[in-house]
Amino acid sequence: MADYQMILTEMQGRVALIRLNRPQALNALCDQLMDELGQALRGFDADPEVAAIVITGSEKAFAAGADIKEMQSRTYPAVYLDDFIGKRWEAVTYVQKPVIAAVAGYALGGGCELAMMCDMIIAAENAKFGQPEINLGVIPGAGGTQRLTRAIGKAKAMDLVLTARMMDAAEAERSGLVARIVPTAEVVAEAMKVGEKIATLSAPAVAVAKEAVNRAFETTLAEGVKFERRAFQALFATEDQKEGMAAFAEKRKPAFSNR
Ligand SMILES: CC(C)(O)CC(=O)SCCNC(=O)CCNC(=O)[C@H](O)C(C)(C)COP(=O)(O)OP(=O)(O)OC[C@H]1O[C@@H](n2cnc3c(N)ncnc32)[C@H](O)[C@@H]1OP(=O)(O)O
Repeated sequence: MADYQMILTEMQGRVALIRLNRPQALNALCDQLMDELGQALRGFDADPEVAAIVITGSEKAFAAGADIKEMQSRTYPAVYLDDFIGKRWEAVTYVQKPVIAAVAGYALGGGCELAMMCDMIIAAENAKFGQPEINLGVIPGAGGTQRLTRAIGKAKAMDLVLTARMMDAAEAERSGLVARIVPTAEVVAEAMKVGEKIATLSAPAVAVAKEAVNRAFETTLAEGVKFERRAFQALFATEDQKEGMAAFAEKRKPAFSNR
């Protein structure tokens, strides 16, 4: 176990910033880093002062994938019994608050998969996305074949997964993988700005909105629309719905209480 923190965290207003901090290995996602990330995510999710979370890496690499050197000698029984990739990696998918990936440089293999587990990807102009696991004699193991295909469609997902080709930021935006592209030096600031905007809104409405959009990936259209309608109706039980609509009618800014 390395004797330094592999993630750094800070708060800016009500937005938590998590920076992957293993630059010498291009933020390769080893067990220690993923454990620290999971712990930070659970802490921020439970903290009522936090409205949104941003995950970023360095200018050169968001993350160059799972740590190949750490996993290369693992055996089938070990990875099976440890459910390797499963529990340790999925922490971000259990977070109720919005999680934004601010991606500069390489987001490869598990790095791309981690970004795709987030709710939104903001890409720097120098970002490069790919699932090059085929070069290593394996396939993506943290949702890459599934989330990438849902995000960019079968044709491009097959192209990336079968050939290990990388996609630049412009292609990733055209393909629907990323929400916005910004100059590389501004990617974290832009993601923090998105988080700050979210922090001004009603926390229950934000959480329900995130859940409803994510439901689109898990269910049929009919079930998803029914879920959305019930969730929409349920928000009429919040004080924030009364405040938001009163503020509109009275031509003033809403003051949400998150209740
Ligand atoms: C999660 C799963 C299940 O889906 C599995 C995976 O994620 S498997 C990993 C998929 N990712 C890759 O295959 C990418 C591997 N990295 C590269 O191809 C290159 O490093 C690069 C193209 C991203 C950058 O190349 P370059 O600029 O030439 O830098 P390097 O000298 O190659 O790297 C610097 C330093 O970082 C170490 N490194 C990079 N990636 C990893 C990694 N995934 N695991 C472990 N270590 C990594 C690299 O070995 C270098 O360290 P030193 O050898 O110099 O100590």
